[in-house]
Amino acid sequence: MIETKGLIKTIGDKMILRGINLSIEKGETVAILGPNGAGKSTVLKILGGLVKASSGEVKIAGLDMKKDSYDSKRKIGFLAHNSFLYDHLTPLENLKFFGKLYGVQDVEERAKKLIDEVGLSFFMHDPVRSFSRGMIQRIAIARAIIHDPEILLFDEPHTGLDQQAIQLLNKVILRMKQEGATIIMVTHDFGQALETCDRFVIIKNGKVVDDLQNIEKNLEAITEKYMEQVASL
Ligand SMILES: Nc1ncnc2c1ncn2[C@@H]1O[C@H](COP(=O)(O)OP(=O)(O)OP(=O)(O)O)[C@@H](O)[C@H]1O
Repeated sequence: MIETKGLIKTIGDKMILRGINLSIEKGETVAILGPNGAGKSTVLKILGGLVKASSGEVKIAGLDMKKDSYDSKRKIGFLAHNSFLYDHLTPLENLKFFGKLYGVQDVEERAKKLIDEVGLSFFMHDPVRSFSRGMIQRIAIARAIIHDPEILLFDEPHTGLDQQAIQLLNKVILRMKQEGATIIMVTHDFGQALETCDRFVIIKNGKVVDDLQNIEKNLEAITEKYMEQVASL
């Protein structure tokens, strides 16, 4: 479903990614972990088409990200640090706007269903600018999945959420996982990664240094190995 070969990213004379090779199958749920500045968000942004790699290949569902940028981006839902929401619009207006961009059918009905799923029905008609950070994050989650994407890219999705919202987000992620979505999540939260992901990719200094699969079956060994990794970071 997602394939990268030799991804390199340089900015100025700084080498941020040093040859990232990843192969992710349809339906996999992958957490990308690693220390600050390792290059995790940069990998995600390249997969989402927000940033261009300096060299290397990205294939999304067999499509070349460089040549078929529009079609590959439509398959993706991206939850970034920036919510991409319009401040002066309400959650309903925002979701309808993004839904229409993606050609979503019955957009109003879908938008209302998602607003309900993220627990903000009561605030559906209030402008987003009056919202707390956690509320904005909830609507940003709904925005990221308005077009029912096959691939979800989440950059630290749990940051800024209260316990209730974290549970709600995990429920959304697990629902999408059950429906067959492929999910990649950059996170610093090992516990939250365990709740939703089956595979952990560890990135350090612009390189994949470990790729831990079948988390559930090998939980003890992987937790121990992860702790060793963290200790050495
Ligand atoms: N636009 C940019 N210009 C210059 N340097 C950048 C830019 N974007 C990222 N970097 C640098 O690239 C490195 C990797 O950044 P990235 O955000 O991918 O790391 P990360 O692993 O997601 O870190 P964190 O866990 O702190 O979010 C960092 O040293 C960062 O300062």
